[in-house]
Amino acid sequence: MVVLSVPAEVTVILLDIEGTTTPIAFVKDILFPYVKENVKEYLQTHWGEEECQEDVSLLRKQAEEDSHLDGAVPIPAASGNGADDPQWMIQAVVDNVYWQMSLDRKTTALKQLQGHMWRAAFKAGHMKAEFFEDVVPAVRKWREAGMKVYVYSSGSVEAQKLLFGHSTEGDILELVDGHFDTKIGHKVESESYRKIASSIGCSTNNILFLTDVSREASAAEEAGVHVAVVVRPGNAGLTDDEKTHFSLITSFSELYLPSSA
Ligand SMILES: CSCCC(=O)C(=O)COP(=O)(O)O
Ligand SMILES: [Mg+2]
Repeated sequence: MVVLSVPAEVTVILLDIEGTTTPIAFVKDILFPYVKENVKEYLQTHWGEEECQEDVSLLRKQAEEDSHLDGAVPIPAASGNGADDPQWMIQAVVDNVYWQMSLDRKTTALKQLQGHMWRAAFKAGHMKAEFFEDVVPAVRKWREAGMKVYVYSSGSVEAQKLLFGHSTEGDILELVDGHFDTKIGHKVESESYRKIASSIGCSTNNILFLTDVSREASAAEEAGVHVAVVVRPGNAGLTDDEKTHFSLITSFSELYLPSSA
């Protein structure tokens, strides 16, 4: 078995979700289709609720920022006099969500709505999050060795907690010391990793970030974070340069913590 030694200065392990702890297929074949199939009905049912209107406002703001992009779908502003046809407005939001999802965009607005939609499905027991079998045993071992374990995903913090709280391994939320999402910044921007370190109260070189996406790994590395790229079944391939440049692991069990020897 390949073994990757974790540098002694590392005290925090920061985990990506999709393609790292969890199969991409779970996200692409279960989570995302659930949103596409149910978004219209969800908006029709919850339209009058404050949370839903906040989600729509955020999506509208994002749509304004996206207006210069090819194929962008606008969400008209509400007139405020109650004369708007909700069905017309709902269809604009649905079309915008479909457009964003067709590009796998990671905007906070889209992720917030998705998280709110998944909540009902997880809480009703209709969905359970999948984790690779090496994840839970390894995380337990790291924590026993004194490591802190955080999650950084484009999925909203609320959605992350749903996944860890309703998984095929049971409720494993207690294994995570904290969560970060795109509210702290995008995963391909190195400043996000500096902010995460400062929020945790450590230096960037105290963190080891595990991700499947080389652009995220590069951004973290630029901030001084240690990285390993996780190669899982179904993940996008890496270029030869990426394979040479990054430390690669195919299972969390390949990480060796000197402190746990
Ligand atoms: C709570 S994760 C849901 C999956 C998701 O929406 C997503 O965008 C995954 O992104 P990641 O940063 O975990 O690769
Ligand atoms: Mg990922």
